[in-house]
Amino acid sequence: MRLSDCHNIADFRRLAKQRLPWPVFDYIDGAADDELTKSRNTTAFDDVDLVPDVLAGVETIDTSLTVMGRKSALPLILSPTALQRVFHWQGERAVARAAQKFNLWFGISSLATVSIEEIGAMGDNPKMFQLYVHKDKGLNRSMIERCQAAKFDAIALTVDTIVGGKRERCLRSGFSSPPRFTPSSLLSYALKPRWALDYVFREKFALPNLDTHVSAGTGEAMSIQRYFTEMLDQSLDWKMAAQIREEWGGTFCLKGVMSVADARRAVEIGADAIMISNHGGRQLDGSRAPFDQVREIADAVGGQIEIICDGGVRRGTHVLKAMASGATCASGGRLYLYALAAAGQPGVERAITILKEEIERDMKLMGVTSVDQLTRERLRWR
Ligand SMILES: Cc1cc2nc3c(=O)[nH]c(=O)nc-3n(C[C@H](O)[C@H](O)[C@H](O)COP(=O)(O)O)c2cc1C
Repeated sequence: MRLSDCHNIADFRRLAKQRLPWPVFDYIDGAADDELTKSRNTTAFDDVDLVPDVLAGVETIDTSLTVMGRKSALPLILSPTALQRVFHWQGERAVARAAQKFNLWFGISSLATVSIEEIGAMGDNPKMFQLYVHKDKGLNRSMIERCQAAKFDAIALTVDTIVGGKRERCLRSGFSSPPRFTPSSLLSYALKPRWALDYVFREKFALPNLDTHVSAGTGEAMSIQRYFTEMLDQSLDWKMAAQIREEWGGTFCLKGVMSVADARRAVEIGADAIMISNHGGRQLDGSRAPFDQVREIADAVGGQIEIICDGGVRRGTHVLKAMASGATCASGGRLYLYALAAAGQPGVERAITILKEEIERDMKLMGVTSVDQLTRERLRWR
């Protein structure tokens, strides 16, 4: 299978599986416990049907919109994800360049393998920094100050990762960062020589110490396992979220809100946006799908805050369904991560092109010429 054989996100997943050592693939693809939530995040879209209008004159359509004060060419955000240079040596640079090319929001993780400053200096497409809250307040402050200096457009505070989820595939396949060399993991790397050679010769084994942000702030090398168990601040509450918003002073998004009550609180503390998200099913298994929660949250706070439906998106129709339900736009991680892992920047660009073409084609087939015409009258729940 090659890049030219990829015609949808599921194809990129297959190619990534073919090219990655299994511990690395399982880190991307895996989720918490029985992975029920991960699978529901996508199948939730199947419970709703689109009702098209015809004869609508769709020769020219406009897929663009304004999200969190910045223009985006598509109603799709590239959600922040950790450790991208482990998946492909081009890592965040490839995803950021692709986002720049298509003029999309790019989210960089607290656990990125490229610096805030480097991403900040790349292009003028909108960029958000995803913040985890650490016990070390100095580290939080330094990340916020670096984002201010690098002129990031928004901070997304992740609130669903108060403890790490139990990702059983990772426990079984032994994913760790930096990699631990066991007979089984060595075999998995040896069986994927292209990945292994890139990792050894291009990365020189040097990357995954969280050295870009976390260790730069603490002066201490850190494994991802230790990071989740020792560094995150479990006392994080609404008061602290409000303080972080104040400290940042710019566009502020809460990532991981799932309930109406929390969406209302997000409005109260002055957040500009929420990402309805369960972290791609990687945290609380059994959590509802983001798409299932869009309607009630939009009914409660729509118009007061922007609502991003994050997770499970694999098709253009998923984006349209999320928007017609009441979301401002959609976002996702694996939709570009499989492509990054499979083929670097050309992979990410092809994945975005496929989703862009699906969104455009499906809007035309729905008889809508702009995204604000996507309303609930266009949907029927089964
Ligand atoms: C491999 C991987 C790493 C992730 N790392 C982070 C992270 O560092 N911070 C964060 O807030 N979310 C992280 N996420 C969650 C994504 O931002 C997003 O919420 C999730 O991918 C949405 O689900 P989807 O993959 O089905 O689109 C990660 C997701 C994946 C798959």
